[in-house]
Amino acid sequence: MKTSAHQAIAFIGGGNMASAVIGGLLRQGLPAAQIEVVEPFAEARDKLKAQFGVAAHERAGAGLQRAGLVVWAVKPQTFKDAAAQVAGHTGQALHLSVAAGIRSDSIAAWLGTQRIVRSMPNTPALVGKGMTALFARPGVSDEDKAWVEQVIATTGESLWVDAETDLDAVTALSGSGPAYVFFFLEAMTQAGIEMGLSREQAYRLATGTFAGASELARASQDPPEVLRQRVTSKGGTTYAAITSMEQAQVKELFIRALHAARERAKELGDEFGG
Ligand SMILES: NC(=O)C1=CN([C@@H]2O[C@H](COP(=O)(O)OP(=O)(O)OC[C@H]3O[C@@H](n4cnc5c(N)ncnc54)[C@H](OP(=O)(O)O)[C@@H]3O)[C@@H](O)[C@H]2O)C=CC1
Ligand SMILES: O=C(O)[C@@H]1CCC=N1
Repeated sequence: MKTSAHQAIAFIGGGNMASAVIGGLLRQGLPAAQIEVVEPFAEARDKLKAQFGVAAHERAGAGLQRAGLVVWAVKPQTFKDAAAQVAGHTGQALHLSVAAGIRSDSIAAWLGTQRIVRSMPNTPALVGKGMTALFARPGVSDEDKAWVEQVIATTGESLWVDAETDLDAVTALSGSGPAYVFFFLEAMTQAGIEMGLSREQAYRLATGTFAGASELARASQDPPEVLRQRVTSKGGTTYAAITSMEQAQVKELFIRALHAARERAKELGDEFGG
């Protein structure tokens, strides 16, 4: 991790995603003094100071000049306004956006630089198990790309996409994805309770099953349908459950839901990227 004074890292927006990345950086040994945050919400600033010991300012100031990397972790709806406030305060920094939908053309126009990497992380970054996709605007150097990889590695895994439009699909799949998993966890836990288990028992069984099945899928050479078939004994319980889901077209509905998420990512870019 680069730690020289001119390579400090600034975060614009100090909410959920900023906290996930800041937590990862500190765990990897970046000194808190190398990080500063611009966050207008006083309660969020207090939380950042208490949790991480980083400096948090209400608005952009001269301190941002020393940041080699500026991480944009504001909502898509507020990115343009935040850019207008911050643009004049950053030096020749590399910019990393985590915002859904907002295209690098818009960011380049707002900030007057081409040195931009867009990313789509997810909240498991909070526990170092994030999955992030990255897109570099043409002209971003290999050194800058390596730096971004190093920063994101503190929160989990990453991969690069060649087409910026792919980030909308990534947003629908892995950016929003933890919410789908939590949705299934809610359903499995509720079913367990309805069938007589305690909430604690049901939740522990459900979360352990997700974690174990994901590990198994990653360790296996076989595709998920084969792994599923191995669970599905002929005439058994899994068959009864999967048949019920197939009759209700759960898979088709689920796929449709992800398409809706991707459409929304595109809309966010159109609506708030102007
Ligand atoms: N949450 C998730 O799972 C993921 C989120 N993202 C993306 O990350 C970005 C941030 O999301 P998330 O962290 O969840 O959102 P949060 O609302 O938790 O954080 C955004 C923060 O930015 C602050 N803010 C608003 N205006 C400004 C400004 N002008 N300057 C500086 N800070 C400002 C907000 O303050 P206030 O509340 O006062 O407005 C808020 O605290 C979004 O663009 C989202 O698309 C990407 C992947 C996953
Ligand atoms: O729901 C959203 O818009 C953001 C982007 C991906 C996850 N959360």
